[in-house]
Amino acid sequence: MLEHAHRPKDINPSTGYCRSHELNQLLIAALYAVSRALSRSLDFGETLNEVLRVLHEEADLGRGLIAVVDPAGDLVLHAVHSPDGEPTPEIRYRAGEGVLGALLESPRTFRIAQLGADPRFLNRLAIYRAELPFIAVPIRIGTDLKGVLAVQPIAPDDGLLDERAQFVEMVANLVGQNLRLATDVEQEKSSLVEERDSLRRQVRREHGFDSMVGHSAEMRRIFEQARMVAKWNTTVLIRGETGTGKELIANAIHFNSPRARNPFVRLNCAALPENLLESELFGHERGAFTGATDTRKGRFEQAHGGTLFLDEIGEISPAFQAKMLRVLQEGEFERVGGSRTIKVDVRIIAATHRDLEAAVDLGDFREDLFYRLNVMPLFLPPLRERIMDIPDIARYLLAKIGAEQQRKLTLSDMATRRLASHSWPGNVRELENCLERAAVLSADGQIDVDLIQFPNARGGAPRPPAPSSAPPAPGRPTPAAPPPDLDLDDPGLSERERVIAALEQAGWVQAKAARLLGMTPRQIAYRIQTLNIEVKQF
Ligand SMILES: Nc1ncnc2c1ncn2[C@@H]1O[C@H](COP(=O)(O)OP(=O)(O)OP(=O)(O)O)[C@@H](O)[C@H]1O
Repeated sequence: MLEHAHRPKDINPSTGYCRSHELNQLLIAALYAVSRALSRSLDFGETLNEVLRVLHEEADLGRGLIAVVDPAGDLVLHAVHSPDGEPTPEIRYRAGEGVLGALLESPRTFRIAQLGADPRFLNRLAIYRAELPFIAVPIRIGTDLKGVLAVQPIAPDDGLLDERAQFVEMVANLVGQNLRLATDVEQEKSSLVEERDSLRRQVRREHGFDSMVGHSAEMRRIFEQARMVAKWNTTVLIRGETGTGKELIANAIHFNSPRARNPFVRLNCAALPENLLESELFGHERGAFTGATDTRKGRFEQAHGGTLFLDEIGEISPAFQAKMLRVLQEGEFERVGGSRTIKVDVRIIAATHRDLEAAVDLGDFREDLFYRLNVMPLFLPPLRERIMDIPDIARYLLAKIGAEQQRKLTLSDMATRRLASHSWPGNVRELENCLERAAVLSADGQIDVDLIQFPNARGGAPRPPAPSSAPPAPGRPTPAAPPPDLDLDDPGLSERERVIAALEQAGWVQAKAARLLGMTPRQIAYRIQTLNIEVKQF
């Protein structure tokens, strides 16, 4: 950095060394300290203060500031250092205003041998000493001016101002690189925030009330009640036949509640045998049972701060009802195999297609648990009781199916009339399946009455269009044999199809079919009853 012809006065008489060489040694050590300060902290403001402090302690640059160009194009103070340790005042320098304003106007290094003698010196910051030199250098990212680093040496000009200025330029380059990193991180953060917000909006659109169609008085009343209850932590019990939209409304309540940013966790209580249900809900400790190789959080813990949707709550056994009552009352439980009591903050939404009052009368369902759950009941009417909603829901579902198939699907008036005359034992889910089948069978996207079929609910592949086939009598199950090798886990199967397929595979022995489905015999018996399945007798 320094290649000077040494005059006698450049020699330090006490050490015998060249003074610029000595300064150089000092500044290299200072540069090292600055680079360490810059790599230490992630907080940009904190880092800048640290850099100024290091410049004071290691490079004898006792006073200084770092200002950054703001969106308006002014220089705004970000860090100030002086031996008096004053806080950073709120000062901005406009182009042409004082020494810094001059640099903003024409970015270059300023070396001033005596600050007080410079006519541009305004002393607005009131930390500098007029008799000392002053150095101000641009901080750039690429060729763009991003800020200024200005410092004042602690001693009057000793003829080595150029060397010091060169050093300050190096420090400004390092600060510029850090500023670039900090800006990148900020941009990354804000684009992540933007992405998160747009995902939230999408989730609300998909899971909020917008995804539920219905203008009938019954549905309008339900939406109104759901919107009102969404605001509070009140336990909601959603009642209704299978496929009426119980899960959809539970989703909408959660995503319109103050808990929307926290998890929505669902568990179908009928889908698991009791021992699995317990560990699924409450979690388990390592070694709690064979196969429990790790500690696992249950759904209650996963839903902490959010909502737990307990579907088919009417299917749990009396023993399990007692366990459920405790967690609903106290908000606490132990993991399976654990002794530590865990407390959670979870809002409960439960759903059932069962007549729980009758189950309470029969002694199948605990009355105290029923009252715990039934704080805010919502009754979803079956589709056949809100026929006026069918055209709207059908159009909505067709648009959804059309988006998946990437084509426009239309429904003829005759087809709509046929939909309105069906009894829909499987409710909206059945309507959805019916429309999907029709869409698959439609070559040109137009769905006419011949494509609206109600294949017997015994599952199996849809038949090709049969224009002459008359609709079955409303609500009456129609027998037919599904292929015995049907995959019970096939997500395309309706619940009714799945139960029938299992019964078929089990030779219509209900206990066996229940095992295939992971249900209790009691659960499958309820399913057979509520899904209106005609039991084959052999
Ligand atoms: N009002 C509605 N508007 C649009 N789609 C609906 C409506 N109601 C239900 N659906 C759709 O119908 C299907 C079944 O709804 P959902 O799963 O919420 O019913 P469910 O009552 O929870 O059924 P189950 O008791 O069998 O679990 C879903 O695909 C859902 O999106």
